[in-house]
Amino acid sequence: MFLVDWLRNTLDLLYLLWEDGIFYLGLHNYTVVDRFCDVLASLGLWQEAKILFLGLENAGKTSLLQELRNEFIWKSNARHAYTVMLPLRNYEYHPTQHPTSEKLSIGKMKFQVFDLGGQQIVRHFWKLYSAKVDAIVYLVDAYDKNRFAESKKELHALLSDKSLATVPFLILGNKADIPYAASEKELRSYMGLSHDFTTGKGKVKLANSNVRPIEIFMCSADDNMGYDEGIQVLQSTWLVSPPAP
Ligand SMILES: Nc1nc2c(ncn2[C@@H]2O[C@H](COP(=O)(O)OP(=O)(O)OP(=O)(O)O)[C@@H](O)[C@H]2O)c(=O)[nH]1
Ligand SMILES: [Mg+2]
Repeated sequence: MFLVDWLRNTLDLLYLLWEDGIFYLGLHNYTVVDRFCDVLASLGLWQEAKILFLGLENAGKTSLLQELRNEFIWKSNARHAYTVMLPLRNYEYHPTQHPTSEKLSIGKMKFQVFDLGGQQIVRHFWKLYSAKVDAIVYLVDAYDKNRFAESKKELHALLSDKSLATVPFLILGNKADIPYAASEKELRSYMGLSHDFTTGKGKVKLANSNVRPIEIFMCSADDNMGYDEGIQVLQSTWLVSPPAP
């Protein structure tokens, strides 16, 4: 019986996925999704949160969402830990031309995510979709230093938008896997996000305060890493209990 369970569980861990002309051989775990949810939970977002994924083109929004989606699809059956995604062919960059949205749910948490595309020509969608938004995940390509100024300009325009004044921001320095990508310290400096500007990675209690959470983490959608630092702290200090059903 033990052997049967062990075999079933092990087979559950492996999957082969064909998407956008790419074969993925996957070994699942809960890390990225769980951490993502932890971050969102730490921002006080529990039910049907509307989340925009924004940032310049090529920052990795669609890649990160794909990573999350794959795990969500799978997770309905899964009981295990550790994810390794092995794309059998490199993912080619296809700019997002039209806004896409989908509902993802996990445990008690449901959210609707919007991938709006980052090319100049589609950035007007950002404003159109920002009504009643619960959080913004803003991605920056940490390797593309030539574009930090432009990314900073767009980010600060969003941060100073009065209609988004209370909306939490999760800023992700993506592509941290590439050698010579900016470190968190460099990114903070380039993006004008001093420690005073962000909200302390859990060291400052924000629950029931009127302070809008703004946090920055380094991550890699490709390597399935990031979010680690500070998450535990965030959870223990920021966590807002989900409303009673
Ligand atoms: N090395 C590395 N490459 C990445 C990472 N995330 C995304 N990429 C690559 O960056 C390119 C752009 O990724 P996308 O996810 O399409 O970028 P996007 O932000 O959706 O771009 P737009 O749709 O134009 O706004 C692709 O070639 C990805 O494979 C990462 O974490 N590390
Ligand atoms: Mg895209």
